[in-house]
Amino acid sequence: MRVKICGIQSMDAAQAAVEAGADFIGFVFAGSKRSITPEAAATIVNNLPQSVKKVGVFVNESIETMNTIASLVPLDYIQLHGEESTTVAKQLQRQVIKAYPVDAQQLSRIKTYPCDVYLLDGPVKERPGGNGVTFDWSLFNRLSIPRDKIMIAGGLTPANVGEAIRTLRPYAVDVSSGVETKGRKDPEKIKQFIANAKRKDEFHDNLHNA
Ligand SMILES: O=C(O)c1ccccc1N[C@@H]1O[C@H](COP(=O)(O)O)[C@@H](O)[C@H]1O
Repeated sequence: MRVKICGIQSMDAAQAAVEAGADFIGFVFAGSKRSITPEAAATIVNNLPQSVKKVGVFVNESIETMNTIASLVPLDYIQLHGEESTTVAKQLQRQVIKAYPVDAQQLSRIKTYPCDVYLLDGPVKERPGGNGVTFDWSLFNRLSIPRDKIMIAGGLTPANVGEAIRTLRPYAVDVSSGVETKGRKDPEKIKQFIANAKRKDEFHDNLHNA
């Protein structure tokens, strides 16, 4: 199972995630208590292995700004967490993760999009993302997007990530607030989250041996 740890703001948090086995590290370049400057993100990225994919999170940002920051940091993926059109996605110079809030009333908004990964997040609250709110997992089966490209987010924690994986069988899982203590990334929670997500349990063994 691939894991993304999002909202990284310090070298310590990035290193804790990498040492615990994170596959993706996310930086928020949008109005948020977790936002980071492109320069600070670049300093962190400079000290990380290339094998860990770097993701920039944007909300309704201009194409030019996203491509500029992607080159500067540099980023592997651009995560679109607003209402970006397909035209925007097609002009980005990186792989694209498109985030959708999963809401029973607006399921039809989640449709085929020119992206490499679909990120299913909790419903929008006061912020477009990073609210620590799970979506109704039972809605998952009503979606007609490619299963092998789905990353699950929204209110995941070390305690519920195993159940999310067994229930939804996604390509990857993503977390921000669930690995924080008092608003800061917590190395112990990061370690627990990744261990639980990657644990070879009965479900994974059965899947592997099928
Ligand atoms: O984390 C933020 O502050 C944020 C701000 C703007 C857009 C997205 C943001 N975070 C993303 O939200 C999801 C879920 O986070 P959580 O685990 O429920 O806290 C995750 O993809 C973050 O990348």
